[in-house]
Amino acid sequence: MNLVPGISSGLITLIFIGLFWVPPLWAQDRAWLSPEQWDYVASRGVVRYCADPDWAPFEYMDAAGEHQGIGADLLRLAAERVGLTLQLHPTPTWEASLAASRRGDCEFLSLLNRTPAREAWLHFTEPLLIDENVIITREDHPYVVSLDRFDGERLAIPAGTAVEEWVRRDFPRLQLILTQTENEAFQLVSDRRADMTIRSLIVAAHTIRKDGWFNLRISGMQADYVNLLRIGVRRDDPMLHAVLDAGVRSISHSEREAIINRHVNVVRHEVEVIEKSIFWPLLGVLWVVLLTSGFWILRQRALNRRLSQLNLLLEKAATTDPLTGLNNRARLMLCFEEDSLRAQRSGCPYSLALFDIDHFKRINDTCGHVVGDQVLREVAALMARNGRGSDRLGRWGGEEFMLLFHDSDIQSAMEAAERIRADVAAHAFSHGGEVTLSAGVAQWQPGESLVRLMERADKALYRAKQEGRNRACPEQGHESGP
Ligand SMILES: Nc1nc2c(ncn2[C@@H]2O[C@H](COP(=O)(O)OP(=O)(O)OP(=O)(O)O)[C@@H](O)[C@H]2O)c(=O)[nH]1
Repeated sequence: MNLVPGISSGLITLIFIGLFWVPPLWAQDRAWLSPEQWDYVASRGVVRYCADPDWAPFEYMDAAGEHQGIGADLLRLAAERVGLTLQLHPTPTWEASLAASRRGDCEFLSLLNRTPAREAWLHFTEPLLIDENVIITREDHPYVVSLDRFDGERLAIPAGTAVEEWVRRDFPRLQLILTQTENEAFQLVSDRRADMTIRSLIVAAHTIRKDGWFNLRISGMQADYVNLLRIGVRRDDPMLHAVLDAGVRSISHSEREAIINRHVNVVRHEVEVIEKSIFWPLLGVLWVVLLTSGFWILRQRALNRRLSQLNLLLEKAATTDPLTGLNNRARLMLCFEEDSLRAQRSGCPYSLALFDIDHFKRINDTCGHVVGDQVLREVAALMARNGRGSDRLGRWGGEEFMLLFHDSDIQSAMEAAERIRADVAAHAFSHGGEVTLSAGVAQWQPGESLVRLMERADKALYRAKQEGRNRACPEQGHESGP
């Protein structure tokens, strides 16, 4: 065999791979923005923005006046992806930041919830950060599956927050104790003057560790109470909004998690350093003091064990539905963000199915909530055994489940939904009764948000209910499907 032709054909192969492999990688980076948007970025000078100077660990100003925190790091990453140069317009308070944004002193606000009042002058990006609100109790309190079950329990909560509004609306039977600060709410629960509080998962993790509330724990979460924190861009610059939105969409789920973990874990190391500095001087004194230091070591170990448990619990609580063990709503939202970005790049179809248990209220009313919970767990297990490994399954809330299908158009998503429906209908449930599901299926359109996609799936689900339940219906325009 001739060696030279072998080498030259190898070289040709390498050049071929180089030509066809490198450009797509380069093109991928550029793909965040359209050519028109890149031109805008190139001609755009420094962009001024305002932030909350005192909202750790989300965002805050450090001693040097630098913008720090989870939101600050996510914003820097988004801006870097789309080539924007940012400059903080410093303000003393959050109210001052809002006022500066209204006046036009800064072009956007870095991290805030969307509200109708703010929409008057701001245009919001997709969420930069999604954070659940969790229920915090003392360690000896049982896990909380739903606040529905409580009558007269004392809930401590900072006054004027969105959560206060939601709880007043949804759980009027709870007894509210309003506090001035986050810490006061934790103190009341710790001292048994309140039974529970509801706070943001990330702020709770930060505060519990920083201030050492080691007799408190996260006992559950309220599925609908989610903070969707976004960038708010002044409405007079729509191109800046589009560019920042592309930057936000470019951040993957794992990049977000890494940034969150970096900030929540910093506090843990500080605790260890402080405890060690107390421990070593104690070694040099009398035996009584040695005993004391022994006690300190044991206490230190117990605290660290508790911190590790808390870490694990937080990680699980952030992504899992406590009743069924499936992905929770926040996790499904992040999965959608990541999957739709991938589908946008690959051009592969992507679909969603919403499932709802038929007449579930009757099961609760006739057999009780414990049986109702068991039915939810059995349905979840049946759905999990039918899904493909690449699909994302979760509990959206109540008796509603969601499945996100990779590389699937509406026909194949309908087939999968129908398979699950038939499996559930044929299953012998442990309570002895019949359980059926209705489903609505819709195919994602490039650029579409989860809210829009769900609207179409929800309409199809409504049709499935109207047409007699125990069936899967495709979105409008695909009725003649499989
Ligand atoms: N056991 C239990 N019940 C729940 C849970 N979450 C929501 N529910 C109940 O689910 C029921 C939902 O009832 P509806 O929305 O009226 O719907 P449905 O009875 O399924 O009727 P259709 O959807 O029209 O077929 C309510 O009674 C809720 O209290 C839960 O975690 N456990």
